[in-house]
Amino acid sequence: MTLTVKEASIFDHKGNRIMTEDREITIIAKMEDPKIAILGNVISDAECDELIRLSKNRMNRSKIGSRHEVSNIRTSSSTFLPEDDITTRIEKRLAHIMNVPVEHGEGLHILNYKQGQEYKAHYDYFKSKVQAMNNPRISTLVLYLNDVEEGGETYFPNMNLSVSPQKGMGVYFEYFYSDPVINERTLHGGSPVSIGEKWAATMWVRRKQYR
Ligand SMILES: O=C(O)CCC(=O)C(=O)O
Ligand SMILES: [Fe+2]
Repeated sequence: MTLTVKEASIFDHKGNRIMTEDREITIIAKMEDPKIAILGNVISDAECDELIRLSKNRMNRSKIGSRHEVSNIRTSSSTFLPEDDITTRIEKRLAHIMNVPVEHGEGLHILNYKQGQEYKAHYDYFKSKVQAMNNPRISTLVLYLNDVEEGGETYFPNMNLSVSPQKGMGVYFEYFYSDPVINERTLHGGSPVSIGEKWAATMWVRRKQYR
């Protein structure tokens, strides 16, 4: 008999719903190894619009890696939003969904992809041993702030999975498995937007306090 030991997950929700302090989130789909969950009703239309409005004049060409380089891997523009009422409220809600203290989150990172822009397949966890040892990233929640006419899916090439952006929905995944092969399945990207534009917000979470 083979014994399969289930690895720990921090996404600890049963049933179809997650009740947070101020909103009821729906679990639309879920898979294991790695844990990936598609979530509905994460934020309201008004919150989406407000996050976009707050970001519009702050967007800069996205960078990658610890040396913050401009690269064709990631052609979007982005910004980290400062703390205010709305970001604090949403970060608190996301921390509840992700089952981590809010101080472990890196803050709301807003992304904008114009037509043709993309984020090629990548891992969210750190490659550098030092960073990975000190305070690794363990999970991600990508929120969609608008409906994209065509393209802009979040895709997981090793899982043959692709999530279409829809305003207010999100995709959660985690990657602190002891088996590196499972972590590598979280390879993902944002496919090029073919018609329209895409607004998204990413929350990356660390193992230990970050802020
Ligand atoms: O835009 C997307 O769908 C994915 C974004 C992403 O992978 C990230 O922000 O780390
Ligand atoms: Fe990512």
